[in-house]
Amino acid sequence: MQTLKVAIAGFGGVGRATANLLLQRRDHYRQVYGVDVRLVAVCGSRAGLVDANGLQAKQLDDLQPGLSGPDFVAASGAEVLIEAGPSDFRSGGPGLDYLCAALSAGRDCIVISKGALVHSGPRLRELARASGALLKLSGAAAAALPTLDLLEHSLAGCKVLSVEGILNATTNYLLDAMRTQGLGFDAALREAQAGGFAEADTRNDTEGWDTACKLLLLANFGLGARLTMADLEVEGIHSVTEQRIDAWKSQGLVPRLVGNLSYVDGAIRASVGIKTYALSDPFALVSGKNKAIRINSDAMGETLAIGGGAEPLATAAAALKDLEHILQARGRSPLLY
Ligand SMILES: NC(=O)c1ccc[n+]([C@@H]2O[C@H](COP(=O)([O-])OP(=O)(O)OC[C@H]3O[C@@H](n4cnc5c(N)ncnc54)[C@H](O)[C@@H]3O)[C@@H](O)[C@H]2O)c1
Ligand SMILES: N[C@@H](CCO)C(=O)O
Repeated sequence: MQTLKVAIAGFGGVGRATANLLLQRRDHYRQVYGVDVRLVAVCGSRAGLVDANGLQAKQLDDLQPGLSGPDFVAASGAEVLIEAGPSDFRSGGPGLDYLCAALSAGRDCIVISKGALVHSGPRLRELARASGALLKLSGAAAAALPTLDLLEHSLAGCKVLSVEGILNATTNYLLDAMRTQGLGFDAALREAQAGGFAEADTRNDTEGWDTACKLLLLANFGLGARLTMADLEVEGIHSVTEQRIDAWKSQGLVPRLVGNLSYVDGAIRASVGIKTYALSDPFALVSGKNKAIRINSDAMGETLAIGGGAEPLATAAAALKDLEHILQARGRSPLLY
């Protein structure tokens, strides 16, 4: 049976969930694709594990010091890298070095962190094009909510006219908890942290940066734009007080933090800000940590998706959806269907 060797760099909540889900799905990959998918390496910032025959779940709690970094991944022989380190869009984060090394060497990459993609997207795309590697980023582009898949596959051939998205679980959770449970901002934020979906630096959520990063990825990777973060107008949710929530409630309005893409004179404009919706609007129904996207296109009209799942499993599943798309793009058609 053909083998496919996978490495995971970044071994926090999402990296571990992805490793465990991949190991649970090994029989599925064998039966559906006829491929023995092996997890051959994992690493955090200073420690890791490697085994060319495939790591087992019980080994994953015992990382060994020193086994980390892009060279470690290369030495493991992995053909696919899953990158799940911290997101830092200002510097590209540690993911940038891992991705540059892997893509230059022709390794297919599944990216879950947003930093490197936002900071150096065109460079990473060029490295992938030059080496023939595939670059997939569902986990970075709102994860359990399908976004790029809709643009790339479901709406292929249509001209997208606008995109509107609730793309950040944490801010949606906060606004919803403040409105429906009367919870204070800080208490709701603590719940989002406990749920494992808030960023390590929660200002990236509450100031709108995480929404902005995802919006930029949709524009650049889904619609062929070349935006940088400086092109986006970004507003967070710190200005939302109990009084504003009450005023909106009395008017039958529901606040959401929303990213918007539209075309002005043929150029894409992107912004992030608070919008209010009438109770009858589907965006008003996107509760808790759920997310949503509404795409308006010339030929298919309005397309709407709403979703989310328990984290970090849902993000792990989005990354492994990319893995199946890589298997298919590499000629492994599903055997069962
Ligand atoms: N948690 C979610 O719901 C969610 C959803 C979608 C995307 N993401 C993204 O996934 C990524 C991981 O999220 P998380 O919740 O697991 O965060 P986390 O902080 O738990 O994990 C990040 C891990 O990366 C490791 N790391 C730091 N520097 C490294 C280096 N140089 N080499 C290898 N590893 C390094 C850290 O030690 C840490 O264990 C983030 O970029 C986040 O934005 C998270
Ligand atoms: N912190 C993000 C998860 C990572 O994208 C969110 O709340 O949606």
